[in-house]
Amino acid sequence: HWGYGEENGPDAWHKNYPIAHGNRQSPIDIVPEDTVYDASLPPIFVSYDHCNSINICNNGHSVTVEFDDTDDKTVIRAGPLDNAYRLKQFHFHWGGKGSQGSEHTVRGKTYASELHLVHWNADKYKTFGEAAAAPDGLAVLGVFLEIGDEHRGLHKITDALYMVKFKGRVADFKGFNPKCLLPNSLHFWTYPGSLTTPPLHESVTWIVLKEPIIVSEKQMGKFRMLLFSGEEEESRKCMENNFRPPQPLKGRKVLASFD
Ligand SMILES: COc1cc(C[n+]2ccc3cc(OS(N)(=O)=O)ccc3c2)cc(OC)c1OC
Ligand SMILES: [Zn+2]
Repeated sequence: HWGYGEENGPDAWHKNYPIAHGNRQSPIDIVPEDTVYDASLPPIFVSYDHCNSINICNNGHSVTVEFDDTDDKTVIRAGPLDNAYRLKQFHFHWGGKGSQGSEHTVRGKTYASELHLVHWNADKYKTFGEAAAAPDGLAVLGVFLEIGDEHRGLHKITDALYMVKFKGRVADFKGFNPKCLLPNSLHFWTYPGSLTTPPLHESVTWIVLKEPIIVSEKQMGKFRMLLFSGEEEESRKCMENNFRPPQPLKGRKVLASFD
């Protein structure tokens, strides 16, 4: 099964998922001076007010918080999007001790972690799975996490991680609103890309926020107490470095919402 180890890591994914060598793979290295400022790009509109998280889960690759996506309560719209995209889940990618960890990089700079808020085009498709296979099916909002002071909003998440230490664990996690995880500025870069884990579908409109949020090393350390492995497995591997490195741009244009 795919993972982030020597044998089953990102360089091996193409064997079972040949699209890994496709023309719109993610993540990418964002080079600000090569991006195109598009003054006609409206700001993104995040309406997470009637937000209701359901549970928190360790799926063996990351820790995800799932949402009830049965109606248009929690959506993002505008920006590069032609429809309202419904929040399905969010999750994180992070590194080992204070090193790399983000998936997207900015002129080669890596951040300690990257938050992905995964949304699907419920105006055009009936289910997440159907949307995940369509070129305009998904929109993922990426937020960089930088080490500094502790982040008050992140506490609720890091305090719940002990409940999902092992792969396959799910725990109730109601009433969390991810709006508190967004930075002050919604200035973004956007480009056509893919899921960054198998099945690597090329169905994602990426919206990467320029401004990182600041979290403490102590908070990041709690993510590293999670395990890739299940409770019954004898090999206990800390969940860390669960990021895919940048992929070839292959002629894609990256638009900037700010000058
Ligand atoms: C709920 O149904 C699905 C869940 C999932 C779970 N899933 C798998 C991989 C993912 C990779 C993601 O990549 S990322 N890191 O770019 O955000 C985001 C959400 C994901 C969600 C995948 C599916 O098909 C692709 C599903 O439809 C059958
Ligand atoms: Zn992700």
